[in-house]
Amino acid sequence: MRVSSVTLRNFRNYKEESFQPHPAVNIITGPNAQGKTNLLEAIFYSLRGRSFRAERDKDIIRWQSEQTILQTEAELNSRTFLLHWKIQEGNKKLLVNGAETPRSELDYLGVVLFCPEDLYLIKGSPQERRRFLDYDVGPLNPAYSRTWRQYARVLTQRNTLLKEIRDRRATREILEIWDEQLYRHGAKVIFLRLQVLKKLIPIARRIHYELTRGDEELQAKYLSSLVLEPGLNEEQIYQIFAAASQKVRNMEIQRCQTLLGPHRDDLSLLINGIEAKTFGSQGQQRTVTLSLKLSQLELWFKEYGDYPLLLLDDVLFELDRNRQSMLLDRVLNRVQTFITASFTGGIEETIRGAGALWQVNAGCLTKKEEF
Ligand SMILES: Nc1ncnc2c1ncn2[C@@H]1O[C@H](COP(=O)(O)OP(=O)(O)OP(=O)(O)O)[C@@H](O)[C@H]1O
Repeated sequence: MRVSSVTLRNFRNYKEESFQPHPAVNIITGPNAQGKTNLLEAIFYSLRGRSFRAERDKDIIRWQSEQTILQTEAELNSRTFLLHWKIQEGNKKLLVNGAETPRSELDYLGVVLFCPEDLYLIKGSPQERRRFLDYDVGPLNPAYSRTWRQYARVLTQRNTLLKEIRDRRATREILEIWDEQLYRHGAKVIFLRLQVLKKLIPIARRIHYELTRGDEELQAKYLSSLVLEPGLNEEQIYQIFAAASQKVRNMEIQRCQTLLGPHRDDLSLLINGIEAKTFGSQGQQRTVTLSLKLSQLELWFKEYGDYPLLLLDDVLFELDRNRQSMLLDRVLNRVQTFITASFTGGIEETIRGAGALWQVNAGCLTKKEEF
């Protein structure tokens, strides 16, 4: 996939800006706080319907403005999609080629983001790794996002009901209706995560081995709140979930919380058999993250026959020279890539013939060079 045009109106510090990215590598440079990350955020928002850093849509609307307009032209398998977003506080609307479309239907437009916060994927709380499972890994199966949303909805309603039962405003019988849905959607979420990880992790292992020139072996283990043997099918996970849930029922009512299920699961990442979270150096953790991100690109290509977009926000120059060039080798002429950096470190030389250099100053973008 590639993006051929982006227009921003009242997005963060951009009043009105339009640009036609290079189909290969786009380096976006400029001093601090000028709008480099904002530009990546706008591209990501167009394709995902959410920001990767703002909690609320309100934050992306330019100060003193009523609404943001984002218009992006994306090309996928010789088809052109014109995505038009109108974003107001508490209200947003998407038109795809002129027809109103729910944002959940954008999952086929692939985008992989690597930003400094991604390091928390390794060293942060289990919640960070679940975000990775839900937003990065899951969508590599077309059924995942819908199932996960259904599970999240049931979970919220069930937790409310647990509180009502504890406060004697509802009876335990009503819980059974929600339980059946919780186990069904929950088992599917776990099953799909395991299915995707089974394909993704071998690719990440190979990439990690190459990036570290054979020094490090990467392993990943899915840590479930349920006791799961390898190779279970969805129905078997359902049965295990149902049986385990019965046993913690009283405690769940006491705490008003659903204690078991995919919302409690985690992913353990190991380098040469040792936990990367606790023992990995900053550089090792960054390389693990890079291996995972690059494996997403490869698996997306395998599953859908096309590479997603790659957004690298302030991370390229945190990698050593060797990893920088291995990364660029992998994406050049295959993956449309957007790189933000306050200095370019001479990488124009490496990507000569396959990119453009853009300069951002106070929300204005100019093309400096095409090479
Ligand atoms: N809603 C908004 N309206 C107007 N300006 C905003 C809004 N949100 C953020 N900004 C401004 O955008 C600028 C930050 O932009 P951005 O994060 O893209 O910087 P950057 O160029 O990536 O900087 P760095 O190199 O430090 O990472 C800040 O000056 C901030 O005040």
